[in-house]
Amino acid sequence: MSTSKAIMSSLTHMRPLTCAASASSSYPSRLVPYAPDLIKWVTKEGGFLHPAVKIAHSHHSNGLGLVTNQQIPTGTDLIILPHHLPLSFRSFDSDQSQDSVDSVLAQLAHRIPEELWAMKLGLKLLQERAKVGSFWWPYISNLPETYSVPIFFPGEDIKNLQYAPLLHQVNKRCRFLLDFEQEIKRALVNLTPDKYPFGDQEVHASSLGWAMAAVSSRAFRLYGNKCPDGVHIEVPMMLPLIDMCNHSFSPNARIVQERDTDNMKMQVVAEREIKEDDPLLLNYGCLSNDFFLLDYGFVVDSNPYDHIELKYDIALLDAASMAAGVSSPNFSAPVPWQELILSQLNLAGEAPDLKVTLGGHEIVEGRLLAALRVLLANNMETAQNYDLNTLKSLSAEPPLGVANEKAVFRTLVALCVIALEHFPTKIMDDESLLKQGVSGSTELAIQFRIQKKSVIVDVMRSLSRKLKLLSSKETVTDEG
Ligand SMILES: C[S@@+](CC[C@H](N)C(=O)[O-])C[C@H]1O[C@@H](n2cnc3c(N)ncnc32)[C@H](O)[C@@H]1O
Repeated sequence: MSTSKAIMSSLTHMRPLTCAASASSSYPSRLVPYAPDLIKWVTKEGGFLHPAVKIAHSHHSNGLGLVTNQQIPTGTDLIILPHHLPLSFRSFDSDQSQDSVDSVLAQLAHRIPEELWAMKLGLKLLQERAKVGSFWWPYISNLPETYSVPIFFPGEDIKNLQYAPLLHQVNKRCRFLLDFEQEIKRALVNLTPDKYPFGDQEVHASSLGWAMAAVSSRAFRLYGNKCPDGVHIEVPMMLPLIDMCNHSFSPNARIVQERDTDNMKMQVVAEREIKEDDPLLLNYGCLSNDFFLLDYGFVVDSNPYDHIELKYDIALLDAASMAAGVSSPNFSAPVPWQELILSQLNLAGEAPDLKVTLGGHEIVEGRLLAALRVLLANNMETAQNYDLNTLKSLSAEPPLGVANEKAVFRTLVALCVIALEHFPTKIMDDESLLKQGVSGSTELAIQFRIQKKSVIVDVMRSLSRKLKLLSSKETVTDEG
């Protein structure tokens, strides 16, 4: 059984930390039907929501969002949260926690790798979810019951992603959740009930996955209270109501933190004028689609920060240069001065980093560009006279001459063709599958791979334009 299948089956088999959930009409798929009124709770606790802003179904996402029913000027306060409303893991971060239940959670949290930080806060969320009379219940009960992140995809849809680096991450997370379930069981087996951190409930990979997804898709990394040395450390926090804002790369609102007091409050202010019926949108970060899908369960079309990952691999470069008709490069046998530059680029040597990227703002990762320029150069003098930054920059004039630059771009275009051919389907096939109608997870997987292929197509277009420009420059020079 695949790891994701195991999580799915334990999800359908048993939802120990769930109140039997069925969708209410106004808050579909939230943790409980007819959950307490979130806005009333926040305002009762001393928070503020601009009177024109309401929670509503969002056209931006499948779920809910915040929408204003009147025009709001730039700089207006939209939401204010007093310091005690955010849910964070701060109290367990130090080993000084006196409470034995908290110290059990802190010990469990220490076993979570840093990159899965969402699971740490997830433990606290699960604890509060299981606690009868939790202060945060009005917030937690309004959280979505399910998440569209790929750890919950059926195995077939994980394969449907067609992109090895993401498959690797999803499998890693699934494996972690299954292992962590066992680790928690072992850690709790000899505890007396009063020390058990999740009430009388068992924790399974599915509930751990729910908590990790709830946190990764809703928490913001913000400054925590001041440490004794006066420095604020970054702390992931769940911000009730603020986390109802959906994402945009051109947001109309932003989070502001009052940093200089101990009772720090969180605020959302209008970044620009917001029109009637507009959703309130925050920027979740300049992330690739890998992170949007893994952490938030959605994919951004034409995401300017998306890229594809390739391995810097001699055989691949040989195949690309051959396909491009670029003659006799030194890929497999770089001469010493080329080897030296490759080591400086950390593409050769003792512990090289062979992951390189195409797409995003750089178009071609500087290290790959510099390596190709150097490996395709036949003039050691010129190549050695340039600093690494110039060799890595696509905006610079061709540092090693027009002929070298054209050979580099042709090789890169061929590399893109090879990368595209690695996908089992073409964009056209994917689009017609989407038109036929597929399940939600299949749709997300297909959207994701369409975007990855589009990144490659965009890189090819951009390099082809540059090639044309170089050829026209060459003609002008020849004629001159
Ligand atoms: C912080 S919550 C925002 C509130 C959420 N829509 C809800 O119903 O509770 C983040 C989640 O909203 C959805 N979301 C936010 N921005 C989105 C966007 N631009 N496109 C699609 N889904 C989005 C995703 O499901 C994401 O995991």
